[in-house]
Amino acid sequence: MKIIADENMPYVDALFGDLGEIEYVNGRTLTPEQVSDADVLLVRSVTKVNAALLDKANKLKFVGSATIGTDHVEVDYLARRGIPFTNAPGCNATAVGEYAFIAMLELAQRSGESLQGKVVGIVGAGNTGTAAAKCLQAYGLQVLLCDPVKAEQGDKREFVSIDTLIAQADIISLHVPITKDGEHKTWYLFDETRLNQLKPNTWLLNCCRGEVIDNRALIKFKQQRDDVKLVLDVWEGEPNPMPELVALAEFATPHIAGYSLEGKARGTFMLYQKLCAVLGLEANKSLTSLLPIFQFSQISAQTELTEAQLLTLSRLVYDLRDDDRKFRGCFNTSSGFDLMRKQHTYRREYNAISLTQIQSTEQRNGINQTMLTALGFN
Ligand SMILES: NC(=O)c1ccc[n+]([C@@H]2O[C@H](COP(=O)([O-])OP(=O)(O)OC[C@H]3O[C@@H](n4cnc5c(N)ncnc54)[C@H](O)[C@@H]3O)[C@@H](O)[C@H]2O)c1
Ligand SMILES: O=C(O)[C@H](O)[C@H](O)COP(=O)(O)O
Repeated sequence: MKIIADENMPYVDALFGDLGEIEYVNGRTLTPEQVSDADVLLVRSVTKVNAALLDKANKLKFVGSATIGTDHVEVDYLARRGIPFTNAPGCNATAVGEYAFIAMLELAQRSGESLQGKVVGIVGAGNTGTAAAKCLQAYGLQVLLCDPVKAEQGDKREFVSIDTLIAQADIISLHVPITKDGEHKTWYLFDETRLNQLKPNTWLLNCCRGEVIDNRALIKFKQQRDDVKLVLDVWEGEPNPMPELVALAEFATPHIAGYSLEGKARGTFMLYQKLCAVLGLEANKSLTSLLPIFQFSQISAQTELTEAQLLTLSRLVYDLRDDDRKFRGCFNTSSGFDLMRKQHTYRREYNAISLTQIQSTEQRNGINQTMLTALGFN
């Protein structure tokens, strides 16, 4: 069996090595010829999976995308051809949630404010939005959720309209899929009009898809509104973001909000499980055995923590400042954006750290073990 896999998908050898011969490819430049004799195709978000790519792939039995988003895949085409397809919903939700939370801690420290007391609006309350809300609520913040689709589907959580969210939130974090049609389409959800409605000093984070914000309108807006702070992980025109916009963002990264080792491993593992099911095989490999040991896996804290100390702890699993610095140095070079993504193999999730021995001898109203466990630490 011939398995074609994106070279940036980790753990493919360990999980798929027994199932067939693996050929690694550059997902962004994949051609119809390269996939013409494939039995299995494993992609990431940079590969357009459509008739143009697959019409000659007559042996194809399975397509998997180790992503939550499916905007790069023509699922109707695969269904018409009877080719089983799976994506990996939820695989990187914790990573995106923690990215958003850590970015907020970083912004708070950089602007000399406390994150405590802020109201955070989450647009899109699916896997990643809910994961972000979980961290924020664990930290005691008020969270407003906007998700008209979930509301219509009968989700029992409390939702607000996008207008209410914009009017009330100090921080807005975007977690919607990119959709171009329908009542709730998200293409340019934040256009010039919406941007102009942002409250003074709003922090705006985009960890979903670049085109959810009109990037040109955002440049114009931000040039007049220095009070607004931006954290941008996704961009219109990837892998070539607009340099003016990178310069205007407080933190800028190359679409790696979901790139914890745990998130990547979960994504590949979900495809492995699904392919085994399609082939009628037992999926007998284990996910945890894939992950390397983390050098800070055991930490003792002697007192409750301050917000600054929580940020120090968070930087052990993910130092956003490093990625921001690296990104500014490389995004404008040929392949810089993609190379940084390819080499991104160092980030962990909170649950890689076991925190022990928080001994509160006095009540300090700081960050205690209960809060840290709710945030995701072991
Ligand atoms: N930056 C990254 O590394 C990264 C990682 C994971 C996901 N993503 C992107 O983030 C998107 C969201 O991921 P997810 O796992 O949370 O997906 P999800 O499908 O679980 O959740 C998306 C939510 O958005 C809601 N929604 C749709 N249209 C909306 C609208 N107009 N207003 C408000 N809510 C709306 C949906 O009802 C759904 O609940 C993905 O589609 C993907 O494009 C990016
Ligand atoms: O949709 C997703 O799951 C994310 O955008 C994903 O993390 C993108 O990463 P890629 O597939 O491009 O490696």
